[in-house]
Amino acid sequence: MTVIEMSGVTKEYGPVHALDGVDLRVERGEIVALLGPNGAGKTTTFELLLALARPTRGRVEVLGGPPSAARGRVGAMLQSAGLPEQVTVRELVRLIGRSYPRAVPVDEVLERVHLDGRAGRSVTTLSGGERQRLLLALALIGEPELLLLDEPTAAMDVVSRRSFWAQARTAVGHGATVLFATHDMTEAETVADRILVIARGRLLADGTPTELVGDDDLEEVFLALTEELSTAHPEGAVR
Ligand SMILES: Nc1ncnc2c1ncn2[C@@H]1O[C@H](COP(=O)(O)OP(=O)(O)OP(=O)(O)O)[C@@H](O)[C@H]1O
Repeated sequence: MTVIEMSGVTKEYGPVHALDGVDLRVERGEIVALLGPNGAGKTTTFELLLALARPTRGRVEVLGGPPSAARGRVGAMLQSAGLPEQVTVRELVRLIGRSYPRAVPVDEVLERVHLDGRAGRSVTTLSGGERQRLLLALALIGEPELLLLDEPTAAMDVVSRRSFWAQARTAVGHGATVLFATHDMTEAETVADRILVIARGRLLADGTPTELVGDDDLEEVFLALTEELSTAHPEGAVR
């Protein structure tokens, strides 16, 4: 089953083409990395998939229909996510869980992200990595069929990063599909079944880590692809 389908998608903000004719598909159960430099269009892709923005042109489908109809079946961690103060971890997870028809029990979701020992703590006292795991718990609480993670491990050390992906994999074991954005080549290569390289709003490559890298190094492949685009289109995504 196709979980994400984008065809001919362009998103313009005035003269800026945040996305420029993007075609992509993600199938059920895949873990897909979206790799791209700053301003490539990664966050814009998530915003379109979450119905937080509409494409200027083209078609976006999530779980077989318009993104707005899929909202309750999608869990997300966005870079812009803020957390309220004055609440405990347990209170916040319980509160968000109430908006889903089939929420995972609070203690179970906290255990899944290894925050069971922090349930009674105020969210303001969490470390950067714990905060990210709390955001993952909030993304998982509705037992989503699709997880959209925008640079979810940006603030994490190696140990937290590994444990984070172990949790995300458990979620996939429950049937979910994952699309995540990252700047980290090693993370893309080790975590993802498939890597999409995006720059200046265009999809430059789509393949398994082995298909993309071969005997080369992913960083070299990535730099070659993005430099090729800069040479071909020095004006960038601004028209
Ligand atoms: N609301 C907006 N108004 C105007 N321009 C925007 C808006 N949102 C995004 N853009 C522009 O669209 C382009 C793509 O931005 P986007 O945030 O999708 O990139 P990104 O790949 O997520 O970057 P980063 O890795 O830095 O987070 C950038 O040039 C950005 O400045």
